[in-house]
Amino acid sequence: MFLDKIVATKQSEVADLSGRFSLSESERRIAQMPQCLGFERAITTARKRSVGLIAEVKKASPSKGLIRPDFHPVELAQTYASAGTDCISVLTDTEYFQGSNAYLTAVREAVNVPLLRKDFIIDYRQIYEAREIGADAVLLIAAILRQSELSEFYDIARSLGMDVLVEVHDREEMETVLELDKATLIGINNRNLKTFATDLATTETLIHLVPPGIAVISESAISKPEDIAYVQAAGAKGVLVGEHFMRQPDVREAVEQLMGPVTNH
Ligand SMILES: O=P(O)(O)OC[C@@H](O)[C@@H](O)c1c[nH]c2ccccc12
Repeated sequence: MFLDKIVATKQSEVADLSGRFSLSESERRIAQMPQCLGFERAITTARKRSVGLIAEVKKASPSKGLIRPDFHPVELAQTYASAGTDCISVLTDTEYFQGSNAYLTAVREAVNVPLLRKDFIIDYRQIYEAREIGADAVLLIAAILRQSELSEFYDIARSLGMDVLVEVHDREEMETVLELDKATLIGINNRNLKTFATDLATTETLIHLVPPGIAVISESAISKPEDIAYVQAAGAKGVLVGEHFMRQPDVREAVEQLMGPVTNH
Protein backbone atom coordinates (compact mmCIF):
# COMPACT_ATOMS: atom_id res chain seq x y z
CA MET A 1 0.00 0.00 0.00
CA PHE A 2 1.35 3.38 -1.03
CA LEU A 3 0.61 5.19 2.19
CA ASP A 4 2.71 2.64 4.09
CA LYS A 5 5.57 3.26 1.71
CA ILE A 6 5.32 7.03 2.18
CA VAL A 7 5.26 6.61 5.96
CA ALA A 8 8.32 4.32 5.80
CA THR A 9 10.19 7.01 3.83
CA LYS A 10 9.10 9.62 6.39
CA GLN A 11 10.40 7.42 9.21
CA SER A 12 13.85 7.39 7.68
CA GLU A 13 13.70 11.15 7.03
CA VAL A 14 12.65 11.70 10.64
CA ALA A 15 15.54 9.52 11.87
CA ASP A 16 17.81 11.83 9.94
CA LEU A 17 16.10 14.95 11.30
CA SER A 18 16.36 13.61 14.88
CA GLY A 19 20.13 13.43 14.48
CA ARG A 20 20.41 17.16 13.85
CA PHE A 21 17.41 18.47 15.84
CA SER A 22 17.88 20.37 19.07
CA LEU A 23 14.66 21.36 20.82
CA SER A 24 16.21 24.24 22.73
CA GLU A 25 17.90 25.64 19.64
CA SER A 26 14.76 25.32 17.58
CA GLU A 27 12.72 27.05 20.28
CA ARG A 28 15.29 29.83 20.46
CA ARG A 29 15.17 30.42 16.70
CA ILE A 30 11.37 30.32 16.62
CA ALA A 31 11.21 32.90 19.40
CA GLN A 32 13.10 35.30 17.10
CA MET A 33 10.69 34.79 14.21
CA PRO A 34 7.74 36.99 13.32
CA GLN A 35 4.28 35.70 14.34
CA CYS A 36 2.41 33.40 12.01
CA LEU A 37 -0.26 34.74 9.68
CA GLY A 38 -3.75 33.54 10.62
CA PHE A 39 -4.37 30.60 8.33
CA GLU A 40 -7.68 29.50 9.77
CA ARG A 41 -8.99 33.04 9.96
CA ALA A 42 -8.06 33.68 6.31
CA ILE A 43 -9.98 30.64 5.07
CA THR A 44 -12.99 31.08 7.37
CA THR A 45 -14.10 34.51 8.59
CA ALA A 46 -11.85 36.60 6.31
CA ARG A 47 -12.22 34.62 3.09
CA LYS A 48 -12.48 36.50 -0.18
CA ARG A 49 -15.35 34.62 -1.79
CA SER A 50 -18.34 32.66 -0.52
CA VAL A 51 -16.12 29.58 -0.78
CA GLY A 52 -12.59 29.94 0.54
CA LEU A 53 -9.59 28.80 -1.51
CA ILE A 54 -6.40 27.06 -0.46
CA ALA A 55 -4.40 26.83 -3.69
CA GLU A 56 -1.62 24.28 -3.82
CA VAL A 57 1.91 24.47 -5.20
CA LYS A 58 2.49 20.89 -6.36
CA LYS A 59 4.93 19.69 -9.00
CA ALA A 60 4.17 15.98 -8.98
CA SER A 61 2.20 13.36 -7.07
CA PRO A 62 2.46 9.61 -6.56
CA SER A 63 -0.89 9.09 -8.29
CA LYS A 64 -0.28 11.33 -11.33
CA GLY A 65 3.50 11.51 -11.66
CA LEU A 66 4.92 14.77 -12.99
CA ILE A 67 2.07 17.31 -13.17
CA ARG A 68 3.89 20.55 -14.00
CA PRO A 69 7.30 20.11 -15.63
CA ASP A 70 7.91 23.85 -15.95
CA PHE A 71 7.61 24.45 -12.21
CA HIS A 72 8.38 27.79 -10.57
CA PRO A 73 7.02 27.77 -7.02
CA VAL A 74 7.55 31.46 -6.25
CA GLU A 75 5.96 32.64 -9.50
CA LEU A 76 3.02 30.27 -8.95
CA ALA A 77 2.52 31.55 -5.41
CA GLN A 78 2.64 35.17 -6.59
CA THR A 79 0.07 34.38 -9.24
CA TYR A 80 -2.14 32.67 -6.66
CA ALA A 81 -1.80 35.68 -4.34
CA SER A 82 -2.73 38.16 -7.07
CA ALA A 83 -5.72 36.02 -8.08
CA GLY A 84 -7.15 36.39 -4.56
CA THR A 85 -6.23 33.09 -2.96
CA ASP A 86 -7.01 32.95 0.77
CA CYS A 87 -4.22 30.54 1.65
CA ILE A 88 -1.47 28.62 -0.16
CA SER A 89 -0.44 25.01 0.41
CA VAL A 90 3.14 24.05 -0.42
CA LEU A 91 4.16 20.40 -0.78
CA THR A 92 7.45 19.89 1.02
CA ASP A 93 7.75 16.11 0.52
CA THR A 94 10.63 15.47 -1.89
CA GLU A 95 10.42 11.75 -2.62
CA TYR A 96 6.83 11.46 -3.84
CA PHE A 97 5.73 15.02 -4.65
CA GLN A 98 9.02 16.57 -5.77
CA GLY A 99 8.47 19.33 -3.23
CA SER A 100 10.98 20.97 -0.89
CA ASN A 101 11.28 22.91 2.35
CA ALA A 102 13.21 25.49 0.34
CA TYR A 103 10.16 26.09 -1.85
CA LEU A 104 8.07 26.91 1.19
CA THR A 105 10.68 29.31 2.54
CA ALA A 106 11.05 31.02 -0.85
CA VAL A 107 7.25 31.37 -1.12
CA ARG A 108 7.15 32.76 2.45
CA GLU A 109 9.55 35.51 1.43
CA ALA A 110 7.59 36.36 -1.71
CA VAL A 111 3.93 36.51 -0.62
CA ASN A 112 1.91 37.71 2.32
CA VAL A 113 -0.61 34.86 2.27
CA PRO A 114 -0.91 32.23 5.05
CA LEU A 115 0.97 29.04 4.14
CA LEU A 116 0.22 25.40 4.87
CA ARG A 117 3.09 22.95 5.05
CA LYS A 118 1.75 19.97 3.11
CA ASP A 119 3.63 16.89 4.20
CA PHE A 120 3.20 13.66 6.13
CA ILE A 121 3.80 14.59 9.75
CA ILE A 122 4.59 11.61 11.97
CA ASP A 123 6.97 13.20 14.49
CA TYR A 124 6.86 16.34 16.66
CA ARG A 125 10.18 17.55 15.23
CA GLN A 126 8.55 18.04 11.82
CA ILE A 127 6.20 20.57 13.45
CA TYR A 128 9.11 22.65 14.75
CA GLU A 129 10.68 22.33 11.33
CA ALA A 130 7.45 23.53 9.69
CA ARG A 131 7.47 26.66 11.85
CA GLU A 132 11.13 27.32 11.14
CA ILE A 133 10.80 27.04 7.36
CA GLY A 134 7.96 29.60 7.42
CA ALA A 135 4.67 27.68 7.66
CA ASP A 136 1.61 29.26 9.26
CA ALA A 137 -0.23 25.95 9.50
CA VAL A 138 0.41 22.23 9.36
CA LEU A 139 -1.59 19.33 8.02
CA LEU A 140 -2.22 16.42 10.39
CA ILE A 141 -3.44 13.31 8.57
CA ALA A 142 -5.69 11.12 10.72
CA ALA A 143 -4.98 8.06 8.52
CA ILE A 144 -1.36 7.92 9.70
CA LEU A 145 -1.66 9.06 13.34
CA ARG A 146 -3.06 7.59 16.53
CA GLN A 147 -5.53 9.75 18.42
CA SER A 148 -2.90 10.42 21.11
CA GLU A 149 -0.45 11.61 18.45
CA LEU A 150 -3.07 13.82 16.81
CA SER A 151 -3.70 15.37 20.20
CA GLU A 152 -0.03 15.90 21.06
CA PHE A 153 0.89 17.26 17.63
CA TYR A 154 -2.15 19.53 17.58
CA ASP A 155 -1.10 21.09 20.87
CA ILE A 156 2.53 21.50 19.77
CA ALA A 157 1.53 23.26 16.56
CA ARG A 158 -0.78 25.61 18.46
CA SER A 159 1.89 26.31 21.08
CA LEU A 160 4.19 27.43 18.23
CA GLY A 161 1.50 29.80 16.94
CA MET A 162 0.42 27.71 13.97
CA ASP A 163 -3.07 26.66 12.92
CA VAL A 164 -3.89 23.04 12.14
CA LEU A 165 -5.82 21.44 9.31
CA VAL A 166 -6.79 17.93 10.40
CA GLU A 167 -7.43 15.64 7.45
CA VAL A 168 -9.86 12.73 7.35
CA HIS A 169 -11.09 10.45 4.61
CA ASP A 170 -13.61 8.10 6.24
CA ARG A 171 -16.12 7.88 9.05
CA GLU A 172 -13.77 6.19 11.47
CA GLU A 173 -11.11 8.88 11.08
CA MET A 174 -13.76 11.58 11.41
CA GLU A 175 -15.03 10.03 14.63
CA THR A 176 -11.50 9.83 16.04
CA VAL A 177 -10.95 13.51 15.29
CA LEU A 178 -14.33 14.66 16.61
CA GLU A 179 -13.91 12.65 19.80
CA LEU A 180 -10.64 14.48 20.41
CA ASP A 181 -12.65 17.69 20.47
CA LYS A 182 -9.76 19.99 19.47
CA ALA A 183 -9.89 20.57 15.74
CA THR A 184 -11.76 23.64 14.52
CA LEU A 185 -10.68 23.15 10.89
CA ILE A 186 -11.20 19.74 9.29
CA GLY A 187 -10.18 18.76 5.77
CA ILE A 188 -12.22 16.05 4.14
CA ASN A 189 -9.97 14.44 1.55
CA ASN A 190 -11.95 13.26 -1.47
CA ARG A 191 -8.93 11.13 -2.39
CA ASN A 192 -8.32 7.86 -0.59
CA LEU A 193 -4.59 8.00 0.19
CA LYS A 194 -4.41 4.20 0.16
CA THR A 195 -5.96 3.57 -3.26
CA PHE A 196 -5.83 7.10 -4.79
CA ALA A 197 -9.49 6.70 -5.80
CA THR A 198 -11.35 10.03 -5.73
CA ASP A 199 -15.00 10.77 -5.07
CA LEU A 200 -16.40 14.21 -4.27
CA ALA A 201 -19.32 12.52 -2.50
CA THR A 202 -16.87 11.80 0.35
CA THR A 203 -17.32 15.43 1.42
CA GLU A 204 -21.09 15.18 1.36
CA THR A 205 -21.16 11.89 3.27
CA LEU A 206 -18.77 12.89 6.05
CA ILE A 207 -19.78 16.52 6.54
CA HIS A 208 -23.04 15.37 8.13
CA LEU A 209 -21.04 14.14 11.13
CA VAL A 210 -19.48 17.56 11.78
CA PRO A 211 -21.04 19.71 14.51
CA PRO A 212 -21.55 23.45 13.98
CA GLY A 213 -18.55 25.62 14.76
CA ILE A 214 -16.10 23.42 12.89
CA ALA A 215 -15.17 24.61 9.39
CA VAL A 216 -14.78 21.97 6.69
CA ILE A 217 -12.42 22.20 3.72
CA SER A 218 -13.12 19.88 0.80
CA GLU A 219 -9.78 18.59 -0.51
CA SER A 220 -8.70 17.03 -3.83
CA ALA A 221 -10.20 16.21 -7.23
CA ILE A 222 -11.86 19.62 -7.67
CA SER A 223 -11.60 21.05 -11.19
CA LYS A 224 -14.93 22.57 -12.26
CA PRO A 225 -17.26 25.33 -11.03
CA GLU A 226 -19.89 22.55 -10.61
CA ASP A 227 -17.54 20.82 -8.16
CA ILE A 228 -17.31 24.02 -6.13
CA ALA A 229 -21.10 24.40 -6.16
CA TYR A 230 -21.51 20.78 -5.09
CA VAL A 231 -19.19 20.91 -2.07
CA GLN A 232 -20.51 24.35 -1.11
CA ALA A 233 -24.08 23.03 -1.15
CA ALA A 234 -22.89 20.15 1.05
CA GLY A 235 -21.62 22.74 3.56
CA ALA A 236 -17.89 23.10 2.88
CA LYS A 237 -16.48 26.54 3.77
CA GLY A 238 -13.46 26.13 1.53
CA VAL A 239 -11.66 24.00 -1.01
CA LEU A 240 -8.09 22.81 -1.48
CA VAL A 241 -7.13 22.64 -5.14
CA GLY A 242 -3.79 21.56 -6.60
CA GLU A 243 -3.61 19.50 -9.75
CA HIS A 244 -6.24 21.40 -11.72
CA PHE A 245 -4.35 24.71 -11.36
CA MET A 246 -0.99 23.06 -11.96
CA ARG A 247 -2.16 21.74 -15.33
CA GLN A 248 -3.24 25.14 -16.67
CA PRO A 249 -0.85 27.32 -18.65
CA ASP A 250 -2.56 30.46 -17.29
CA VAL A 251 -2.95 29.84 -13.58
CA ARG A 252 -4.45 33.22 -12.82
CA GLU A 253 -7.22 32.71 -15.33
CA ALA A 254 -7.79 29.18 -14.02
CA VAL A 255 -8.35 30.52 -10.48
CA GLU A 256 -10.83 33.11 -11.75
CA GLN A 257 -12.69 30.58 -13.89
CA LEU A 258 -12.98 28.03 -11.13
CA MET A 259 -13.73 30.36 -8.23
CA GLY A 260 -15.30 33.42 -9.84
CA PRO A 261 -14.37 37.00 -8.97
CA VAL A 262 -13.31 38.14 -5.50
CA THR A 263 -16.38 39.36 -3.63
CA ASN A 264 -14.83 39.81 -0.18
CA HIS A 265 -17.29 37.22 1.07
O1 LIG B 1 -4.33 17.99 -6.62
P1 LIG B 1 -5.72 17.93 -6.07
O2 LIG B 1 -6.49 16.71 -6.50
O3 LIG B 1 -6.46 19.20 -6.31
O4 LIG B 1 -5.56 17.77 -4.47
C1 LIG B 1 -4.94 18.77 -3.67
C2 LIG B 1 -4.72 18.24 -2.23
O5 LIG B 1 -5.98 18.00 -1.67
C3 LIG B 1 -3.86 16.98 -2.23
O6 LIG B 1 -2.60 17.33 -2.72
C4 LIG B 1 -3.71 16.34 -0.85
C5 LIG B 1 -4.67 16.23 0.09
N1 LIG B 1 -4.20 15.62 1.20
C6 LIG B 1 -2.92 15.31 1.01
C7 LIG B 1 -1.99 14.70 1.86
C8 LIG B 1 -0.72 14.56 1.42
C9 LIG B 1 -0.33 14.96 0.13
C10 LIG B 1 -1.24 15.58 -0.72
C11 LIG B 1 -2.54 15.76 -0.29
